[in-house]
Amino acid sequence: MSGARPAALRPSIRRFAVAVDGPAGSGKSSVSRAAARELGFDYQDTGAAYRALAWLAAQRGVDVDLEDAVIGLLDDFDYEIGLDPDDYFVRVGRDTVTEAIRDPAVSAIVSRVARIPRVREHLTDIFRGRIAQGDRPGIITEGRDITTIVAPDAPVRVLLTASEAARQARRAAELGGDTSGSVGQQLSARDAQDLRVVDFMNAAEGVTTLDSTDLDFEQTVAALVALIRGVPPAG
Ligand SMILES: Nc1ncnc2c1ncn2[C@@H]1O[C@H](COP(=O)(O)OP(=O)(O)O)[C@@H](O)[C@H]1O
Ligand SMILES: Nc1ccn([C@@H]2O[C@H](COP(=O)(O)OP(=O)(O)O)[C@@H](O)[C@H]2O)c(=O)n1
Repeated sequence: MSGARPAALRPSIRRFAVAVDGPAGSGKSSVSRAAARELGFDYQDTGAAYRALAWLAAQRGVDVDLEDAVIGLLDDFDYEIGLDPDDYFVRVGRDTVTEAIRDPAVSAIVSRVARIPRVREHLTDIFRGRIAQGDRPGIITEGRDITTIVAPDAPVRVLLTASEAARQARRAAELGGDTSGSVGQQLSARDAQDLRVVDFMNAAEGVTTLDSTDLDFEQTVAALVALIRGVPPAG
């Protein structure tokens, strides 16, 4: 017999998955996105989903400390994210919230949304779906629990770190050179809250630590790309 087999009978080919975790300001988003661009991979920002849900809670006037009320938002949480590293956007329903979810008001409440187990399960299912399906040969997914919970089987798992001083300085520069110290304080407070839920400061077994404290941006991207290229695709 010849000819292509129907899609349903074809063995599923799983694309190459890369998992990146780390604290706020370590460079997860920018470094993962640049590495994905270089490799022709998709790039998945998972923090955006937690931020988008926090944004929706604020929009609807939902108190994020009321777990059931936040869980109630999941039923019609129509979340969309661009995985193309050159076409990044975040949408909730008809609203494009790419910028709005970076607002300090969202950063201030996102950890309270992210600590709810049912929320984490729901979003984890979405993340896994995106990892499994797509036209590009691989996908880099970054967040806090990707190496441990979302994609513990990924062939490349990296913990991206940088000293607290370096992370605060980078984030402050990104936000227009704020030198008051408040950006740093907010970053540390959010990390402390997030660490109650998942450990992203210590590499789990089999996870490679990439410390970017003394590397510039290009060197960090090159180091991540080298780690990924060092592992041949399965099959
Ligand atoms: N190795 C590095 N050296 C210098 N600046 C960096 C480095 N990695 C990231 N940055 C910059 O630090 C800022 C914060 O990075 P970001 O990717 O938003 O971190 P995260 O996603 O971990 O919060 C960005 O402006 C980014 O360009
Ligand atoms: N995998 C993830 C990703 C983000 N988050 C939550 O989402 C928030 C925003 O994540 P982010 O990656 O956008 O934060 P930054 O490190 O970019 O500032 C974090 O502070 C966590 O509360 C999470 O709980 N698990």
